[in-house]
Amino acid sequence: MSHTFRVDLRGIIDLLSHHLYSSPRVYVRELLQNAVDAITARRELDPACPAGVTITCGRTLTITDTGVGLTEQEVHELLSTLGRTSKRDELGFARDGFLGQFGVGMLSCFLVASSVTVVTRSARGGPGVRWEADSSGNYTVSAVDGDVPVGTTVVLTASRGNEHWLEADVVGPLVKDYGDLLPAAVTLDGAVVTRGERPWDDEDADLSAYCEQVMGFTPFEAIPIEVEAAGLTGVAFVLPSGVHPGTRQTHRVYLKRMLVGDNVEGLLPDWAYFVRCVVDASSVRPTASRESLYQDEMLMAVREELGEQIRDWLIRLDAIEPRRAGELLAAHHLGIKSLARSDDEMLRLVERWLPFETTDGPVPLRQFKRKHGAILYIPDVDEFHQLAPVAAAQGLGLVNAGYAYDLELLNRLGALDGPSVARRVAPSELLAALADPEPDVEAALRLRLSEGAAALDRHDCDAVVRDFDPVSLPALLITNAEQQRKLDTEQTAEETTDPLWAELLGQLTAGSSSSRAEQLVLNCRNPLVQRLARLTDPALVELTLESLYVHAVLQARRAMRPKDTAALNRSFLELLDRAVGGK
Ligand SMILES: Nc1ncnc2c1ncn2[C@@H]1O[C@H](COP(=O)(O)OP(=O)(O)OP(=O)(O)O)[C@@H](O)[C@H]1O
Repeated sequence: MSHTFRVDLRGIIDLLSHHLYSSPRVYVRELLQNAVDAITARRELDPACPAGVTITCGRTLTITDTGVGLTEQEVHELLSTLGRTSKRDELGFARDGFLGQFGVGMLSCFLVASSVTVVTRSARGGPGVRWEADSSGNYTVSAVDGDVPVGTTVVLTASRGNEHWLEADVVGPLVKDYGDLLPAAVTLDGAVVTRGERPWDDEDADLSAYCEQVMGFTPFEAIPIEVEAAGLTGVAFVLPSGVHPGTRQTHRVYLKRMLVGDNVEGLLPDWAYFVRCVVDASSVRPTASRESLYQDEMLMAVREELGEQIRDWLIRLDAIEPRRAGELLAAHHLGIKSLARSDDEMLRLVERWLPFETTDGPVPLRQFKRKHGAILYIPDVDEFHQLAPVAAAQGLGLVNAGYAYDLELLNRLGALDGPSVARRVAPSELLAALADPEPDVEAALRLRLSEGAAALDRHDCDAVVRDFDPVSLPALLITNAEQQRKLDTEQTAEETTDPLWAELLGQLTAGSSSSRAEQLVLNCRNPLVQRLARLTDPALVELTLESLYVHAVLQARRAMRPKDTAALNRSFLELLDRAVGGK
């Protein structure tokens, strides 16, 4: 014996309201959608038919359309059967030009209404029909006496506690939001509230003002965008000032001119976090709630294509209005830097316009290169800040490559233009920029250095004597990155128990010079260092050298290792002890 499923309408309404839709307000969208679809269907029969949707609010909400209407049989078949729709073809595919497709939209009326009445007359002929339904799933159908115009009127009576959803001050903004671009004029309580066309279709439209209206900011630029495969057109609005790259990048998306949402994500590549789009598409897929988009292949293709279009615009802007391109880069440098990591044209733009922190202050790399011949950089912010004043005083130009993406960009520049154009500064270059000391001071210091050698040996550090500004700085710590790497490898080789691996590491470190991982550069101009040269107590020499070393580590803001902390404690307490007359 066969049976037919029965449906508990209340259960389904509960499912929709609590698990599918984010808010009952979607009922407005579904009613508008049905009205516009009905007009589209009537146009197929009569292209010159009237196209209007009229809403009145109050204790009940009434929405009337001049659409195709329904016959009595269609009322049973389409309105009263869950999942039945006139908007799919015989094969079950969504019909082009129609917004609805699932046959459940009407149900959303019960999110706010206790009863729904439909009065309709079909454009295909027949008398007017009245359908009255309540939220428990009962409905009646009756003929309407008298003259009923072709089209449909839906009347909602609010359920208890939902009266506000039918009031004009709630419905008005919702109609404007969802239906602004719909191709039929929507009138609410006597006034047309929708614009009826996409602003970007009108060449003379003031898109800046439109952006201000719907997005709440005046854009730096409004870029027309289009992806044919997705039937997508729209505008990309560039934010006027910097936003945090982690800010959620959301867009206003319409699907067949009905709003999907103003918080839709995933339309642009991550680097374009400073752009907000308003688009209308016909072939991207909404999720079941119609409040966001499926992250499918089509959306990925759209994202890539829109990214290309924004990037091309930027390159064009640089060619036509270079100053504006500079302003834009300054405002949104992180996104553009991130793009430049894999895009050479963008890299050139960055090179030309983006100020980097340098010993000459903030200047673009190209300008820096023109002055210094090469871009010598330091890939660590703290190390740069320690060395910059010294380098600047000796006329050596350095670039801080310690911020996000900088190192990658400079490496890429080095790979494109050659290492002589952009490379990490070598310790020897830094030392070469510092003047040689007076021979007699140097000789005296050398003596002290040999007396106190143990202090620096403990830290695997060499001492060098130079003469440099600023005078107030007694010593400078230079890290030999390559040597540091070799030492790490050697240590791993010592610790490894795998002979094959140890041999391989041994080969890697073979032939390395004996120089150490760090160099302490003593400044002969500094009065403390000059007094060190005259010390006669070897224990005090050792203590002073270790103290200078720890001070230089702190100055460089290099991470403290356990033996550095131990040295800091030891030298501090010993100096204190001497200061209070212990020795
Ligand atoms: N205003 C109207 N004029 C004419 N027919 C209508 C109207 N409203 C609803 N219908 C008919 O009722 C059917 C069911 O409507 P419903 O809103 O439940 O689903 P849908 O619009 O087909 O799809 P979706 O669930 O995606 O909204 C529609 O397919 C349409 O044939």
